[in-house]
Amino acid sequence: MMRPIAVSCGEPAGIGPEIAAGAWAALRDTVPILWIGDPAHLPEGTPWQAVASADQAKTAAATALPVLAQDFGAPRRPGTPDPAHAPHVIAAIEAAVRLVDSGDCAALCTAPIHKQALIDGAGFAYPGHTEFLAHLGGADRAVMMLASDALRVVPATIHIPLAEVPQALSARGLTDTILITHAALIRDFGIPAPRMAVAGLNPHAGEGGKIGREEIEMITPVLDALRAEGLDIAGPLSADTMFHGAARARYDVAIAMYHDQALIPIKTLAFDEGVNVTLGLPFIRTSPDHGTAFDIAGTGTANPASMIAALRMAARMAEARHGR
Ligand SMILES: NC(=O)C1=CN([C@@H]2O[C@H](COP(=O)(O)OP(=O)(O)OC[C@H]3O[C@@H](n4cnc5c(N)ncnc54)[C@H](O)[C@@H]3O)[C@@H](O)[C@H]2O)C=CC1
Ligand SMILES: NCC(=O)COP(=O)(O)O
Repeated sequence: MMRPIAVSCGEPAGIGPEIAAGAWAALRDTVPILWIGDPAHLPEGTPWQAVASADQAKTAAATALPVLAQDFGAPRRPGTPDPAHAPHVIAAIEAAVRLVDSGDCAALCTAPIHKQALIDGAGFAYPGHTEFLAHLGGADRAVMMLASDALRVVPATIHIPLAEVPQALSARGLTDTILITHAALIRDFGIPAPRMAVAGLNPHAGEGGKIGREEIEMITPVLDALRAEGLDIAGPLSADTMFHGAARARYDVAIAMYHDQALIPIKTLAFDEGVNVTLGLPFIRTSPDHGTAFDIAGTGTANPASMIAALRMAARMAEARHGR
């Protein structure tokens, strides 16, 4: 059996512990996982086993959720984050990264964090996992991709205020985002000649400069330069008409200019099975596409499907890269 996937617990007040337990039950015979967190936060009745190493997790996984136990010092209160948990949530991510860095685990899959809870509780200095993992992995730039059978999307800017998007977009940043995405589609998704589609920033991709000039001044020159290097890229396209079925059939990935332009279409089409993948890291990282879902935490109704899809995708990527 393959090496385990390290799973960081995420925000204990959210649905992370529940979807990890659900995913373990669904995948116990196919994808071993090693959950890093406080076992007291797991749903009551979850069969779990403390393990000291990834090797032990491989053998334990068939009968119990293997846990690298951390004492968070306080119980979980579903829906209400405890500031005292915040440093432990961050430490769990760091521990998971050490396990993939060392090669003991094949990949990392993160359960959702609550950004505000980590900022308030621990002064977390990153907008999300993506940037934190880039820091831990020593990557200059990490790229967020949300992937499903229906659609793959990449936002060129991520967690910044909408008003800052035009200034944050740059030729260098967009070029890097496209090149990192292109390389990942070949390496991790088995697409030898990726077809890429790039959205404009403005309505109607700027309408020839009448509704904004970013397309003319920055996006089109970047795409032209990359086409000259042989990349198959369409755009800049009107974002409102590039996500219907016939349009999606023409590309393997859509690059969007900002978070919601990318994530609204995929969460509308594939909320239950969408996977968040970080590209450009020295290790494999996936995550469910959803967040902490405080409104349903502790009710037993959280759907583990996206977590299961994230673990399956991490396993497939690990097999493609390392053969196990
Ligand atoms: N990878 C990560 O760490 C992510 C973290 N977040 C964080 O999550 C927090 C909450 O974000 P929201 O925008 O409220 O999105 P959310 O995804 O947590 O919740 C949106 C709605 O979807 C439902 N939902 C989400 N996952 C579900 C599941 N597995 N089964 C059943 N229903 C589910 C929730 O109950 C809620 O009604 C924020 O702090 C955000 O930053 C959001 C996305 C990803
Ligand atoms: N909206 C996606 C999201 O919040 C995931 O961010 P990250 O924690 O994976 O960087």
